[in-house]
Formats: sequence, C-alpha cells, structure tokens
Amino acid sequence: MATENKNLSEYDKNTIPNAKDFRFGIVVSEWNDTITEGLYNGAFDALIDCEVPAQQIIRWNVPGSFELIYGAKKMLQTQNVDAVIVIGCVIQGETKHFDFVCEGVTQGIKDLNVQTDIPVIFCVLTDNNMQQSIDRSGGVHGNKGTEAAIAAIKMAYIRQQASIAHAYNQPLLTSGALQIEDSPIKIENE
Ligand SMILES: Nc1c(NC[C@H](O)[C@H](O)[C@H](O)CO)[nH]c(=O)[nH]c1=O
Ligand SMILES: CC(=O)[C@@H](O)COP(=O)(O)O
Repeated sequence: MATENKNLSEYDKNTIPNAKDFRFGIVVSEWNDTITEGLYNGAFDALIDCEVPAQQIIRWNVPGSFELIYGAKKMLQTQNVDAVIVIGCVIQGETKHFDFVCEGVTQGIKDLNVQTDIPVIFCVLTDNNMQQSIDRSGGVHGNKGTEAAIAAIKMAYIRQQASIAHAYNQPLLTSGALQIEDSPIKIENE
C-alpha cells in the first residue's frame, strides 16, 4: 500500500503496549529542518500521547541524514534507551548524490539493527520534491514521525518481551502476534 492510501498519523492505542517505562532516543538531521522539525514534533507528540514521560525522551541533532548513522551509534553506545528513532529528509537534487545518501543511510541504519540489540527506527523521508516531504510531515498524508514513534514503542516492547522469554528459557509465542498485556508474552508450545 502506498503512503497515499494511508494516513501516517493514524494509530489505535489499543494495539500499543504500555510505554511508560521505556526511554527513547531521537536523532534529528538539520538538513531540510522545516521538515525534520515537523517529523520530530509528530514523533514526540505521539510518545507523549502514549504516556512516555518527556524526561525519558533524549534528542540529539546531526548535520545531515548521512550523519544519522554515527549519531544513532553513539546514542546506542552512551545512552540508556530502549529504542532510537532517526529522523531525516532527503530530497532529490540535480545529481546522483540523493541516491548515495539514501542508500548509505538505509544500509547504515539496517546495519545498526543487525549489529546491536536496540531497535533503530527509520524515519527518513526520501522524496522527489519538497511537496512530498510536506505532505508526509504533518500534511495530507499525515506524519511519518508519528508512525515512527509507534513503531519504536512496539519494537521496544518486543525487545523487552523477548528478553523475558529468553530469561525463562522459553520460546516466544509461535503465532507472532504482539501480545498487549502487562505480563510477559504467553508462551505456547509448538
Ligand atoms: N542533500 C541532502 C543531504 N545531504 C547532506 C548529507 O546528508 C551529509 O550531511 C553530507 O554529505 C556530509 O556528510 N542531507 C539530507 O539530510 N537531506 C538532503 O536532501
Ligand atoms: C540529496 C542531496 O544531497 C541533494 O539534495 C543535493 O543536491 P544536488 O544533487 O543538486 O547537489
């Protein structure tokens, strides 16, 4: 489904785990800052709406989207967070630089998710023009920052529950469904 067929800001709080105890890092690119500020506001407001205390949200700025990789890496290494959201806006220019920045950031953030234990959520717009970015940072298509915040909560929960299941030496729920309960994920036998 393309973004044009869904609103990025819509979420059902009944499907979102308790996030009160989670800590979130948000790394924000300063390139296209009118857009990235809108994305940050969407993410921050969604976390607050899901009852994450403001003091449990850490923000760092970096120059551009390519620096999101290093910024997220240092955030993971030095801060006690349960998930990191990286926020950027890359807009096609005259040259192929767009392709290299987008590919580099995508691969770098993927690598962090593979190499570390903390989920890193990819909130980087890769648009053909400014209007597309406006539309996805609080415009007609909603706010990708909101979507990223909800994803961050859900992934922090999965990490937490997987750790609990591992501690009990039990397999995770085979259904793959996300259990929205305060207690650990129900453990089913195969
Ligand atoms: N053109 C955009 C950039 N370019 C800058 C790079 O991200 C990077 O900061 C530079 O190459 C130095 O390493 N960054 C964006 O975030 N958005 C763009 O549209
Ligand atoms: C994504 C970019 O780096 C790009 O916006 C820079 O513009 P240009 O390709 O015209 O140098």
